[in-house]
Amino acid sequence: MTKQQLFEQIQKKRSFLCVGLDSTLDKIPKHLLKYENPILEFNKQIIDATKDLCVAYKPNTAFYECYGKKGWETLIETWKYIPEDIFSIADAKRGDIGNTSSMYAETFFNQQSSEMSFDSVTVAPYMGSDSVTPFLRFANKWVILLALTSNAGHADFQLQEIGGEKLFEKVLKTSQQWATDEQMMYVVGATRGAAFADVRKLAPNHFLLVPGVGAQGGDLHEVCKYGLNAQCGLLINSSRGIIYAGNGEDFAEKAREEALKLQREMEQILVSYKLTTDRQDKH
Ligand SMILES: O=C(O)c1cc(=O)[nH]c(=O)n1[C@@H]1O[C@H](COP(=O)(O)O)[C@@H](O)[C@H]1O
Repeated sequence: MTKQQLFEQIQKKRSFLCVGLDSTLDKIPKHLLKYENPILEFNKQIIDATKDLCVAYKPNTAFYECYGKKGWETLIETWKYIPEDIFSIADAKRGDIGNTSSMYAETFFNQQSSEMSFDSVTVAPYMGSDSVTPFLRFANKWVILLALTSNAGHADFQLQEIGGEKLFEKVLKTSQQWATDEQMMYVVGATRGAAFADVRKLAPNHFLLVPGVGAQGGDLHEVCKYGLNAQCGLLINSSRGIIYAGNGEDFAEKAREEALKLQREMEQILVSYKLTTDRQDKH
């Protein structure tokens, strides 16, 4: 999916919501445990209930890898179930020496060998250019590079100054020599608030993947105030806040309600920033 196509989806759906599929056996509703593959059933029902309200899905691979062979199969089947016009993110946070990164890229992008072809993968920048560029060899695929993360430990390295600039600023600057904003996005945590202004000084046109709304307490309006750009430029992720909104037979409806709350807020924001037109037929 191109940047323009992603923006068109945002305008069409009046949403820049990404639903995180961080599904685990101990958190999904008990009545699903009778299914042959409970997590796949859960994911399918969540996708069915939210697909008109979001523009991206982000399974975090940790939640699948932990179940071994069956987990990997669930990841593949979940990817297959994500509608083609919805941006898919393999949240794997990979990055290694070049030949190993190439194999990671094959894993998430080459459907012929791995049975999956996500639109994007999250990558850690720490090992530098040759750990990231192998992911960029695939046409129409995206690298989502960690810049300023949502967790408390972000300060340990990302805020440290080297030669007068913070490490995350260096990541934003240097990585722009590897790829354009048509192939690279950055992760910036929703909990970083006003720091979005600093990010936008260095990366005004890039899309930012923004996790941390919902369970981690990030503020959507604060993020938008500093982070929106002319093509929206934000994918706001919520995982637990949506998928575990309910725990009974009606879990998918509850998930939809939470997604709808966010979509409505996003619609208002898009209209007020003139990124889409107002309309009469509200949900
Ligand atoms: O790359 C990510 O998606 C990510 C980066 C970050 O800085 N913080 C962060 O929470 N994430 C991921 O985003 C999701 C957040 O989940 P919730 O807190 O349940 O909404 C998890 O899959 C995290 O691994």
